[in-house]
Amino acid sequence: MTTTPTTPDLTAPTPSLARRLLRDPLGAAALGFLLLVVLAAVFAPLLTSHDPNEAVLADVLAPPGGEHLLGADSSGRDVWARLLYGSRFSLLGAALAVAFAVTIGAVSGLIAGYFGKWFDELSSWAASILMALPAMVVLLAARSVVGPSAWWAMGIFGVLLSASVFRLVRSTVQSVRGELYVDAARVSGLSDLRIIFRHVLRVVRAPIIIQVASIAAVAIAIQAGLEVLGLGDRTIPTWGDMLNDGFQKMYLAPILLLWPSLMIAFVCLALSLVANSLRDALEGTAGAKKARPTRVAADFVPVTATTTHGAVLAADDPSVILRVQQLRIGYAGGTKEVVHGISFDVRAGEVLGLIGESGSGKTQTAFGIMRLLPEGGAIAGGRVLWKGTDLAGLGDREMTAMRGSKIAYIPQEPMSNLDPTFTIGHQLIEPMRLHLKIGKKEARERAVALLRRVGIPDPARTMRSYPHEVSGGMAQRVLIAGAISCEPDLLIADEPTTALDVTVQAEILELLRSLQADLGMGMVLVTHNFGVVADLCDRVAVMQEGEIVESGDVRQVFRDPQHPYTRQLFGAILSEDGIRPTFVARQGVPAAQEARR
Ligand SMILES: Nc1ncnc2c1ncn2[C@@H]1O[C@H](COP(=O)(O)OP(=O)(O)OP(=O)(O)O)[C@@H](O)[C@H]1O
Repeated sequence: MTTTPTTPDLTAPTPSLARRLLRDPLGAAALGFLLLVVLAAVFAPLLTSHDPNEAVLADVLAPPGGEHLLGADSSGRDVWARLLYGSRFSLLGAALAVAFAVTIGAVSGLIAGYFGKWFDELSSWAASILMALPAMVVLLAARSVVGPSAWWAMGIFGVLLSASVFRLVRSTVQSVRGELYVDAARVSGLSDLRIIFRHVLRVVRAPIIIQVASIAAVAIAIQAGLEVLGLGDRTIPTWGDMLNDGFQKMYLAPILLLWPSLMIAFVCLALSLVANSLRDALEGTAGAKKARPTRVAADFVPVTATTTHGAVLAADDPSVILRVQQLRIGYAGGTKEVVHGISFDVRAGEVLGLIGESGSGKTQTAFGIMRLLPEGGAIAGGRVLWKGTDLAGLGDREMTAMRGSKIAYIPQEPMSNLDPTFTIGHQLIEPMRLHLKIGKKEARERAVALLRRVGIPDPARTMRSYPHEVSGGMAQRVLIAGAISCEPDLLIADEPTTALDVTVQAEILELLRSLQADLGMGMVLVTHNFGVVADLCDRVAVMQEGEIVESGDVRQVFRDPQHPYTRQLFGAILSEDGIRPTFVARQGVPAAQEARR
């Protein structure tokens, strides 16, 4: 099965966030209304000449019209003035509750979701307690301690609501933390802080926006509820206090209930509508449609070879850049071992093929080298030496700097390893600026040149594209460009063609081969296809069930495979119809390797 590359029209410019927001008529109307309310609150003194607290006995319960636009309340205070000044407190009170809830909830949720461990347990426990507390009872208890201060009430309410923000953010971050593009960002050497700000925050912002709107609406309602119960601060005009007055004079002047009720209802509704359309507008940026290539079996791809053939390494060879010694990788506290003491070397400019069937431990080995094992995984024994330095001895910061700049990685699935919320240009530029300490302009020029080098026909356009706007083959080219962007000494390519269709596989392998030859990088090529090993590799290590069962010079292993499993892998290629006639004809010597000699 093959994948049809998608070629959407990229010429149409992406509209700005404000434009997308205004495209939704309901959202635009709601935003306009909220802006009017805010402006009315700010410019209240210009919109009325009445003091909202001035009581005029002669005007008690005066009907709308005349001197009082909306009438006067039971104390003879101007309703229009109280409505205007009341919006100040209602909005500021809601903002205070939102600020507390979001600051505490989002920050702790981010840390707990991303880093987990003891902080996650502690904060989840605290959030459960906060959620179990009845908000109204807590507010009443707080009032008896701090008095009828509405500001205190809103602050405390914000703290109580922070638990729901915490839970939302924590679960969203946990789900995005496992995404391949977050792993890819880690592999490219970005620090956790940068990943959180650049990749994770963009995903959690939409749910946070919706949550902010509902917190603000609930805060306005709770605040009004406290005032209606007569538990608020009577010295400041509020919509709740107006409601309280309205309830008391419900039979004499029911219209007094109307104005604050309408304001509360419309503001809450507008908040929700604006949040919805803002969320939709932001999601639009993310490019919701992700075109994933179909996963197909890797196949033999005949390409012409140019790499020089490597010899078997001596134990103290100074040209060795990576030495893996007796590496063991385990899960579940070491009870499940998936790599059982493997050893191999990679020399500068050499291509090592790591071959084996699915589940033999190839990817775990690659992750172990980069110290990026999934949660629960750990190096249970052995050493990974980089130019003589044990990588286990490096601090997190040094290891982060190492990834991307010295050791780069190309993943199996290109689409999942690109962040759908950023343009391709952005994702290429960022690691270069970080590792090469160059300016944006220079990084952009380098990125365009790199895209051209990896065979992208219109680099400028691709720079502006989002991942869903390019085909699987192009996405893999982009990742290759990113991997070589900081001129690494070693490139680990983990089945880089598995997710691509056969014709694209050939092009990508050809590209990798020519890049490796041009840049003189060492390369570990993870594959389950001996044809690929024959075409690209100088040496090969055959993995079975977490062990290397045979390794050596590719020609030697092809001519005279020693282990039954290696012969079995050969058998798998040779039995494939129409594949590799030249390979068969030369008594098991790969055609490409022959061509090199
Ligand atoms: N997160 C994990 N927890 C526990 N075991 C795991 C985990 N990830 C992988 N493994 C186990 O490690 C072993 C090796 O997996 P690995 O992904 O390295 O295989 P592979 O040779 O790369 O296969 P493939 O070609 O399918 O990617 C498998 O048995 C797998 O079940």
